[in-house]
Amino acid sequence: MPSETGEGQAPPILDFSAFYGTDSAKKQELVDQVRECCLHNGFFQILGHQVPLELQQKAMNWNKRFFDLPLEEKVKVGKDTNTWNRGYELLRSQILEEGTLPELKEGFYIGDDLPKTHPYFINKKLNSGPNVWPSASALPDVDDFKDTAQEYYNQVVSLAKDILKVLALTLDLEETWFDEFTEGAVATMRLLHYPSQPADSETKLMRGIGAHTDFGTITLLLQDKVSGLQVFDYANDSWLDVAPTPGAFVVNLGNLMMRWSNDRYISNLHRVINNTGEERYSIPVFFSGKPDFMVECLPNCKAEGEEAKYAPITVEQAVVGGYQDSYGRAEKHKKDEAEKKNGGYIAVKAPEVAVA
Ligand SMILES: O=C(O)CCC(=O)C(=O)O
Ligand SMILES: [Fe+2]
Repeated sequence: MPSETGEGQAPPILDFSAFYGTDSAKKQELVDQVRECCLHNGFFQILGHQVPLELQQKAMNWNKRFFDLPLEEKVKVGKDTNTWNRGYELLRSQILEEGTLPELKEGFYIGDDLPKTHPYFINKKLNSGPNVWPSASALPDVDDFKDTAQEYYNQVVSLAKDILKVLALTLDLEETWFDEFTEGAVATMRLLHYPSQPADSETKLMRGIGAHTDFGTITLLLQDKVSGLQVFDYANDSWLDVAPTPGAFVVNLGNLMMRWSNDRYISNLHRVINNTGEERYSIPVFFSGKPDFMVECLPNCKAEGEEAKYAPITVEQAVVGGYQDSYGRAEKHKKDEAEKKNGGYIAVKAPEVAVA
């Protein structure tokens, strides 16, 4: 284990520029570092990628500006106005960690802007359809919001594909191994706003986002300047802070990659608690993959004679299954709340599906 990933350390910051360079020793070093992280806790951070800092900052500014809109404007583009996972999600809509309070975050979901004539939309493929945007009367420069968000989305999805090339190399596969899976891939981005948590007696049960693992293949997260993200460290039974680093993406593997690698690679627990006294903003992009792609134990992920732990499954089935688990938990909470005579807080409408 390199020193940066030693016990009790937050995810190391790797220099991804080696992937684009011509120095094969440096590229191999990057591949080895990424492999180490995948085996350890599935988390690393990268600098030296090709997404311009200015675009990251513009996207983050739009994140703030969107959530600054009056609530009545945000609910006009509510996530409940469509079935393909686009638009605004109210504060306290999700519970990803059993037994905690509804989460103190609001979100806005954006994806590939597919027209209603697209086969993915027609066939109701995973989270596929047109984006929704506030009206020009609510936000006169909404076109800049659209352009910025879509450009940012495209660039991060392209970076995710490059990271998958490195992941292929970590498994001694051809760099192009994931190409078929990444072509026509579905990815979802969400703008997130975490108000600062009030310092009251319930804070120990309050979460910006409860402890969870992500459902998809890989997640690329941009943090603003305010901390709050923590990764669970099983070795020390403690939470590690992921301090925001300007320009860096936090990359983590999701449950689909863990399953695909026969549990060789880790999809790790993480959460957000924002008790900084400041508003926190972040932008995760969840890369799922081509919905119909069949995920079946990757080469080099089981020893000779070892059985694959999981049956083949499509990307869509795997990701939707993840939602359903969270949905069940939120439903249970809603039921428990309804049964509670003197609940200490107001029961909330459970989300349609919980996305992480
Ligand atoms: O906002 C963050 O820092 C983390 C968000 C996250 O884990 C998620 O949306 O799945
Ligand atoms: Fe997450």
